[in-house]
Amino acid sequence: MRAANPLFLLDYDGTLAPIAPRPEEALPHPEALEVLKGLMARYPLYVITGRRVADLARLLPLPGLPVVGGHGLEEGVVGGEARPLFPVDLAPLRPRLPVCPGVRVEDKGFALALHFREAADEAKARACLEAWLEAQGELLERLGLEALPGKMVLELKPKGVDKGQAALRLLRRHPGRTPVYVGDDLTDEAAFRALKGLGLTLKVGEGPTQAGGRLRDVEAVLDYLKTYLPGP
Ligand SMILES: O=P(O)(O)OC[C@H]1O[C@H](O[C@H]2O[C@H](CO)[C@@H](O)[C@H](O)[C@H]2O)[C@H](O)[C@@H](O)[C@@H]1O
Repeated sequence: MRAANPLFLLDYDGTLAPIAPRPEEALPHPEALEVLKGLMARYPLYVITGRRVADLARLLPLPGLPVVGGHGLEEGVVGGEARPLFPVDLAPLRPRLPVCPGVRVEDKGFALALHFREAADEAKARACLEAWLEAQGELLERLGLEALPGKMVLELKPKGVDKGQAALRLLRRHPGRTPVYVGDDLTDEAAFRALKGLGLTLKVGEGPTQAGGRLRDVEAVLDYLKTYLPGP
């Protein structure tokens, strides 16, 4: 499956970089930088990630690479400033963060990611987080926050902002282009749903999905993207 006039919308973790135990260890596939450079020179391309734009500047040091961060909460380019798109105040929540065994908090400023990949007992960590969510329900509601599940993570972020909305916003910016959205996580499902009938959507890895097609792993993502580049 190839689009004739593509607009690339690519997730980062699990798509351009294999999943790693800790967020800071998730380095891009060795071919990712070259492939992205080649695509950027020919087509519009955005990385749509749950991470901060600033994180991507470290992981994908390609000046001018457009990035939508925080599942749609901010936008920027590598080497430039990130522009927040939705106001959020997490300050009242910070003194009440969960204390659960094996849970690590990633504070992104506009969202909090509660990671439990390193928990010795996953079920216990999940139960502890669920109980905490229940206890903080009123505060989360007052702050306009919701919990978004991802791979071994629960993210607290402003309600109603998702990658589907972000993908449609970008598509409007590039009329006549066919979106090619590639992602691996639950958080990419909003984009798969939003782009139904509008372009190509590819899920990386196993699991139920609303995407139209599937790629086995990060290696297969790079092989697929290379089909849009001139041969060696
Ligand atoms: O939208 P993405 O680019 O897929 O980002 C989603 C989240 O990715 C990061 O967490 C995930 O990847 C980590 C590294 O492989 C892994 O350790 C963790 O279990 C995953 O949930 C990142 O830390 C989050 O901020 C992103 O929202």
